[in-house]
Amino acid sequence: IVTKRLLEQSAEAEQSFYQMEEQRLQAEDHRREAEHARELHMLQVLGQMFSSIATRNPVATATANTAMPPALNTTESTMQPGVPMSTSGRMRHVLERSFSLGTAARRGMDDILPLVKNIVPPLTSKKHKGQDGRIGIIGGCQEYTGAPYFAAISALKVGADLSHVFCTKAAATVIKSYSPELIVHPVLDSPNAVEEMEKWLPRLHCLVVGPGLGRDDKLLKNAKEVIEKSKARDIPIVIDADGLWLVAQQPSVIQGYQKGILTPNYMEFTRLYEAMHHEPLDSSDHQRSAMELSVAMGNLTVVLKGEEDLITDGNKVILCRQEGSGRRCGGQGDLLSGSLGVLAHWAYTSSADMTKSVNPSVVAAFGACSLTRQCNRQAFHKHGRATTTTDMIQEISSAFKKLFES
Ligand SMILES: NC(=O)C1=CN([C@@H]2O[C@H](COP(=O)(O)OP(=O)(O)OC[C@H]3O[C@@H](n4cnc5c(N)ncnc54)[C@H](O)[C@@H]3O)[C@@H](O)[C@H]2O)[C@@H](O)CC1
Ligand SMILES: Nc1ncnc2c1ncn2[C@@H]1O[C@H](COP(=O)(O)OP(=O)(O)OP(=O)(O)O)[C@@H](O)[C@H]1O
Repeated sequence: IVTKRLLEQSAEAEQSFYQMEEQRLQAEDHRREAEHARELHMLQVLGQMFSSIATRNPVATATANTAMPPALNTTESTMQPGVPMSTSGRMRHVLERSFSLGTAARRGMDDILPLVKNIVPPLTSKKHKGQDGRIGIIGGCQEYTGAPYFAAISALKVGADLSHVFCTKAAATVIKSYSPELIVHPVLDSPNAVEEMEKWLPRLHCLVVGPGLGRDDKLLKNAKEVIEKSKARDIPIVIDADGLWLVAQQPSVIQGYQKGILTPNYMEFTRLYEAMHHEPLDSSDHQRSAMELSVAMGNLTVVLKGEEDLITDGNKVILCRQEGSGRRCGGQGDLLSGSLGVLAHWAYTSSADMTKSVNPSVVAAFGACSLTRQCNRQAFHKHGRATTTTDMIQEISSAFKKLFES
């Protein structure tokens, strides 16, 4: 009886710890939003000062116009979420982003990139560990230990404060040995896996499901249940790799969840499309197919990776054509999904002013695609054909600065 009472007391103490922790996190989020708003105000004041100086100087005016982009066209579709449709007869918005060094690059600065810059949180001495993001990766099994590592370390290097990996017991020691910076939980195949993972959810800002998850039914079932619990907490959920295999089998796991982001490569996309539409994919029009998939999934954001990355929430399509290289090695998609986890958290905790009311998932996805491709480009410049994902991860710092902090 004494042991039982002790156990009950410890469960109550744990419960109240999580409640307090959650309240504290919410307060932090509010503080950060207010900080962002103050910064925006200062920037606006500076902008006004700059343009009043510029009006008196025509040369400066021209510069100011290229530096201060016009608002994006965010025309909304009249389609209802969750209703499959044909895109014919519907106005499609295609915003193109080109980073080649010609005049097109300047034009590209007018669209999503400034919004990505806006969501990057300032580094100040007022913050404590955890405020810039605690990201959870669900994946890592006997066969695949690299993928969850790549995703988790990328999240840290992009700027998350803490990166957790929830993997199988066999994968855990291996992943820990790659990096002391990751927090690794060997729980994904444990008998009480869902409870083990659920207790961490109040501390996580975003979940990335799939890198190195494998296709074992038990692991997929556990991942599915954690996705359900995370939806109830309203956190962004990025689904990649084998997580997309799960979605193709059971779309309802994420269908209609507005903070869900799918990041398929072409094969994964084909599987998802055919599962949703019960007909072969028409490979002649990727933009249309991606929009159709997004709408069928309830206007989730879909990132179709390839020669150009295609990002859509079913309302419009944005292309990321950041120059990469011809080198394709395993793990590049994991860099993307880990980075996207952090950026999605930042985008969803930024005010609507910061994202100019553009879908935060789309802003985050554009940031992650641009960053991955820029890392690929820089790594290829140094290592050529020998470029690996590890080389790309080493470029995250300078690629991030170049794209989002200059
Ligand atoms: N080091 C690691 O641990 C790595 C593990 N990975 C994991 O491996 C698991 C399986 O991932 P896969 O990507 O192999 O998935 P699949 O087993 O579905 O294989 C997809 C296949 O499609 C091919 N493909 C990709 N893009 C294509 C295109 N545009 N046209 C034609 N074929 C195309 C690929 O070569 C691959 O053979 C996932 O859990 C993933 O996370 C990968 O992330 C790679 C790195
Ligand atoms: N042909 C291409 N040209 C330039 N960049 C590309 C090309 N194909 C893919 N990429 C870029 O590589 C990154 C990863 O895409 P990829 O298709 O390799 O994902 P993946 O197959 O899911 O990766 P992983 O090996 O991690 O599972 C994306 O940022 C994408 O933009």
